[in-house]
Amino acid sequence: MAKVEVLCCGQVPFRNNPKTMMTQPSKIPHVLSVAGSDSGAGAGIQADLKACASRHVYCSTVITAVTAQNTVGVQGVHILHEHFVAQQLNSVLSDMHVDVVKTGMLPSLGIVKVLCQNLRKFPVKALVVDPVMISTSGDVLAGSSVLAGFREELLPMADIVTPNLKEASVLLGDVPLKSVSDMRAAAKLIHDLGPRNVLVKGGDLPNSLDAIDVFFNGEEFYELCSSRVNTRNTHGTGCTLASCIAAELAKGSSMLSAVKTAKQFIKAALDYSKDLVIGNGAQGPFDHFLALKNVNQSAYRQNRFNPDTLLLYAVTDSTMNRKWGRSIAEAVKAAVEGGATIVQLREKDIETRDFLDVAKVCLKICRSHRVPLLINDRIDVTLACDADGVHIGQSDMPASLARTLLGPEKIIGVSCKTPEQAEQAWVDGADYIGCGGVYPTNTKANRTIGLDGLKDVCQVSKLPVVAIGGIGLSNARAIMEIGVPNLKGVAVVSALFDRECVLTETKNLLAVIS
Ligand SMILES: Cc1ncc(COP(=O)(O)OP(=O)(O)O)c(N)n1
Ligand SMILES: Cc1ncsc1CCOP(=O)(O)O
Repeated sequence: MAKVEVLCCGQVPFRNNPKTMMTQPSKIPHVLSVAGSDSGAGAGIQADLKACASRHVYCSTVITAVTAQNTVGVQGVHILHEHFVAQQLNSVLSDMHVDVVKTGMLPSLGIVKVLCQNLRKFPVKALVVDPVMISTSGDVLAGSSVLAGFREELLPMADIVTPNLKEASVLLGDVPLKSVSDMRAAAKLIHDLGPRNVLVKGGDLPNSLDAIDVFFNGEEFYELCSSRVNTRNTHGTGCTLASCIAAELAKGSSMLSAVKTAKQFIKAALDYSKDLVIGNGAQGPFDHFLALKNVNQSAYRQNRFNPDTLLLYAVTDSTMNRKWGRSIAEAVKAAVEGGATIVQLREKDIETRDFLDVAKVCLKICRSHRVPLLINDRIDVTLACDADGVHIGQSDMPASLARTLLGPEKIIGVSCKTPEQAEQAWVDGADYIGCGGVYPTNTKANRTIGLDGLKDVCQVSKLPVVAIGGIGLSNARAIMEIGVPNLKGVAVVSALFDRECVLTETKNLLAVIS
């Protein structure tokens, strides 16, 4: 198929426009959503806000109706007066620089008309029309009088219109749409009504394993396929898709690439959210930020980091475990069963893919014992497997940057030898300090600081401290008894993993320090 690049309204994208960049260096892409409120927050204005936020685009809102709605259906609709909709439009458009307007529920002809008037008065880069007429639960959200307004005024102004099968059928006077070739014919007929581009969404197409959408730009057809996600959580996909297209256009994408990105985003969000349970009805919302599931899976992480978990910190070493003929996962399992209170995967000679696979397995083991699992050095692996946190050293990524990348929930530990480094770790947003090497060790070439150095760091540190380096059964108690309250435990490698029985060694060490 021939490649098309349609720039919305024929303008140069902001990203590539030096003039815009020079005069408005901090301008952020802006979508105005003109739509109804969904109290269940799966669709409508709420979905639009979340979609734009997750695409890093600012979203202002003009509310056309307030619906009482949940996962069961629509229990009530309160349509706002067109004058008040006009007032909201004027407030936003007269003050803010809006790049793209996206429309959703437009429940009266009067509202369609005031919208078109304002779009003529305040031209924008692109208009995305999601012709919301029937909710996913089957409730009618815009009557037949609105249809005339769509056909005669709004669609001719639109850069893209995104009907699903039912909406496309209604727009064309109830023609049946049962196949991809029907969708192509519908896209062409809707294009004849005036919009520059048409996306007919085939999510409801019967007997289709894939979700096939037909995109038509007036010249060429594109069939955009993605595998169907088997989930009840599809409420709000139409609003989200249209908002996502609007967001990408606001950033400067071409129409086709905005549509493709939006479709990929929906697929990823549906995949991610397929097992979410929100509400008791037939159709649930999905998670635009791809974050809720992790909160559910690791309920204990909802509490902030607990420094007491530093008591017996097991730090892995695959060379040692290989020597004793066991896998990293077997070693971790034995350590947590023996009573390790926190685990760090410290794997220096492993391919990224293998590291990720091992981390996932170890995460399951640790989660089943409610023991946090941290990754040594690798922010990417931490994020990719959603581990509980990372441990970094003085020559790794700065802790402040790690915090920015990992967000507020992940645990960050930083290696420190001096009070100054400890102070900096606190400023940078670390959760604990790994202090050492306290004693000489064969595990790592490392300058030792002794008990005095450990005390110096603990005394100034505002963060909890775990001691590391040359610690084992013979000296662990002495370390725990140095008499500084923020020394919370010992971190050990060889004392657990360079031994025949990890479980027994862990139990014995725990008994000594508890
Ligand atoms: C708990 C804990 N403390 C210190 C270290 C050492 O980390 P780092 O300085 O990054 O050195 P490497 O572990 O990367 O060799 C640690 N891993 N854990
Ligand atoms: C990673 C690290 N950082 C300072 S010392 C050390 C190694 C600790 O290993 P061991 O517990 O075997 O002495």
